[in-house]
Amino acid sequence: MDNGNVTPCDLLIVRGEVLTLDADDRRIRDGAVAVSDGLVLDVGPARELSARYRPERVLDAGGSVVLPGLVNAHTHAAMTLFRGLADDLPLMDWLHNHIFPAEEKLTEDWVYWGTLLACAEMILSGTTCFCDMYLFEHKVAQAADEAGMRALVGEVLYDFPSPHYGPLENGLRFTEDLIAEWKDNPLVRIAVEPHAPYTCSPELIRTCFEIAQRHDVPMVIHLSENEAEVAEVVRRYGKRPVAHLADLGVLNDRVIADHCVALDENDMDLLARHGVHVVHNPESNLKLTSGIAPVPALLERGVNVALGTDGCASNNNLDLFAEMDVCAKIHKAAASDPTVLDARTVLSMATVRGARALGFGDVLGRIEKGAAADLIVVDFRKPHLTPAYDPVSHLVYAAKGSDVRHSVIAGRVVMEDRELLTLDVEKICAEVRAIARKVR
Ligand SMILES: CSC[C@H]1O[C@@H](n2cnc3c(O)ncnc32)[C@H](O)[C@@H]1O
Ligand SMILES: [Zn+2]
Repeated sequence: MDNGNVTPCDLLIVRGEVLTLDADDRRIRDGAVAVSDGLVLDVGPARELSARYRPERVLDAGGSVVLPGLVNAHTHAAMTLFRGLADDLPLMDWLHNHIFPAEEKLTEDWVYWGTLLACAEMILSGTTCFCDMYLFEHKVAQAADEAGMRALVGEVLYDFPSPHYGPLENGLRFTEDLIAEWKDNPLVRIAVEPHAPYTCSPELIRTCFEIAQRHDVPMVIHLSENEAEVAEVVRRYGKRPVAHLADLGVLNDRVIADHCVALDENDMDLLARHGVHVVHNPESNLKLTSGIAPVPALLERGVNVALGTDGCASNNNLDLFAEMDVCAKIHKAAASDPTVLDARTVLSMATVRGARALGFGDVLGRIEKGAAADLIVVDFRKPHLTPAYDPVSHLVYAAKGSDVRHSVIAGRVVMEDRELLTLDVEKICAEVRAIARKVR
């Protein structure tokens, strides 16, 4: 407190309707959030906080809703480069005959520009934190850091030589070097990321898990994405993919399993028993006709299910608002039950559950004193958001990414009135267009 009982702060977001999404789940009309040193200092009625704090900067949120930033818990950011390159194909055809050949040309420069483009698209649509798996991940880490985004990133590891690091031993060494290099970064963290049980030997998956345990970092893996994967893993190992990993001893609460579409009852029990986090990617699963993940059954068992877009080549965007809408609706249709996956549950998948999966659960996903100041402001002064009885309903069923007005990550304003403050979007688009000419 200074002399006049007024406390200085870095930022005050005022006049918005604040959804705290914390244990109290408060909805503060004409609310405010005070931010200092990257953290939420206070949240409450705007009149009280305006009297209590002297901010260096004010963000107006009039007519808007303030909520925790969205978490894209599974993507391949640089695949923005391949958006629309190969559509309307099943997973294995898409991957082996179109995406893998295009990726043979990948360079670190391409990954850098493709990831910057993804960061621009994510910030513009309300995502403040993402989990990435791809190649040349040092450039993904660099791009996320430059964009001012929070991220968990990791180099993809598989049995065959990679277009980035060549033989696998180099990839394992590269991952450990990345972990050391980014250890003290406040925004970017590193994970160990074996691609999938059908591209990684049991020895490789065990080695990845051992590295993740030793460095106390997450392990990310594609798991049971479709029935073809299950059949292949059963053919090779005599077990379904989840049971295969359980028998390898590599399932626990540091594991983030992407997709988990083709699951039986035993698979779901195993995921729940071992505390594995599941990331659901409904749009990608629909587009590649992988199927519909049994999300309601996983949630019933207490599994933490987060939401992701997957890469842009199988979605084809990074807009989590669109993903929430599809997520809420497909499960109602699949269950013939409109009460399944209500809007609040789906919003939690895109916020606090995503944060928990990525290991940021202690600081992200809610607006309360001491939480990280990762916040978005969504403009409700739009015809398609009028009237607004319930903001959570609109966020899931009516809002679009383009309704996001401001974005703050770790207390830094990265977008104000839809202007990106950390990225030169014209230059990024020009660079990506030039790369696309070579992809073709
Ligand atoms: C993800 S980096 C490694 C490798 O995986 C490919 N990939 C992209 N999307 C998927 C998916 O949905 N399932 C499996 N593999 C995928 C990507 O193109 C990279 O080559
Ligand atoms: Zn994926």
